[in-house]
Amino acid sequence: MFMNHEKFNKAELRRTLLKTRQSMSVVEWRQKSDRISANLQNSVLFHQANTILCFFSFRQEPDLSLLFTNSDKRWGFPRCIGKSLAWHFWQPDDAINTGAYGIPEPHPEAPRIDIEEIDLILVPCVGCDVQGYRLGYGGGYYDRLLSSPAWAKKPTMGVVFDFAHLPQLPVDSWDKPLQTVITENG
Ligand SMILES: Nc1nc2c(c(=O)[nH]1)N(C=O)[C@@H](CNc1ccc(C(=O)N[C@@H](CCC(=O)O)C(=O)O)cc1)CN2
Ligand SMILES: Nc1ncnc2c1ncn2[C@@H]1O[C@H](COP(=O)(O)OP(=O)(O)OP(=O)(O)O)[C@@H](O)[C@H]1O
Repeated sequence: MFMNHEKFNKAELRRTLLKTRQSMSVVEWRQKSDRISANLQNSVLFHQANTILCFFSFRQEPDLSLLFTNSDKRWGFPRCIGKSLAWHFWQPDDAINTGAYGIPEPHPEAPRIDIEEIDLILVPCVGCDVQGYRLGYGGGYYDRLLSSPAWAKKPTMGVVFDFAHLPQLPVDSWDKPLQTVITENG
């Protein structure tokens, strides 16, 4: 039987990386998340950005919520609609719903974001390599989003803990590298 070794590798790596991430203590997760937030705040891309797309931490992803109170920025978060993502403005006092996969998301009626407004996309990663190739949960949401020409021009930054910042990941034909990667170490 034909076997896609690439896919097999991705699935196995995903499992291993998720297990390692979930095994972090809450204290370690908090400290590393806060160091990522600090590094982000010191980055040129962050400084230059007005509207930033981000994510609500899920399955012990880096939690950047310290930054969301920065009212100099406008923050956008995704809702999963079928196979695509819809982006809405959100600020700290706004409602948070539970969406597909149990991921927190903005209210469906929260104002939508126009693509022209977006200055920076912070991309959640299960793993990321030094070239910027990304491993996600396997839904292909960001692959599809970033494959359209208007989105492909936007600055992207993968957000990942250092243990999951790897020398190399398996790459599929549709994978496009992220422009930069940020970890607790820089
Ligand atoms: N915080 C956060 N929000 C996000 C993402 C993310 O990575 N992080 N996404 C980034 O895309 C989207 C959600 N993508 C997801 C895709 C798949 C699964 C999931 O649970 N998949 C199944 C297996 C699927 C398969 O392998 O076919 C699973 O893991 O059990 C969860 C979220 C949108 N919102
Ligand atoms: N540009 C694209 N157009 C259509 N389908 C795509 C595209 N990119 C990816 N896909 C589909 O999405 C599926 C998942 O891709 P992949 O395993 O790379 O997801 P991922 O990056 O890990 O997931 P996610 O972005 O949800 O975190 C692939 O099997 C592929 O069929």
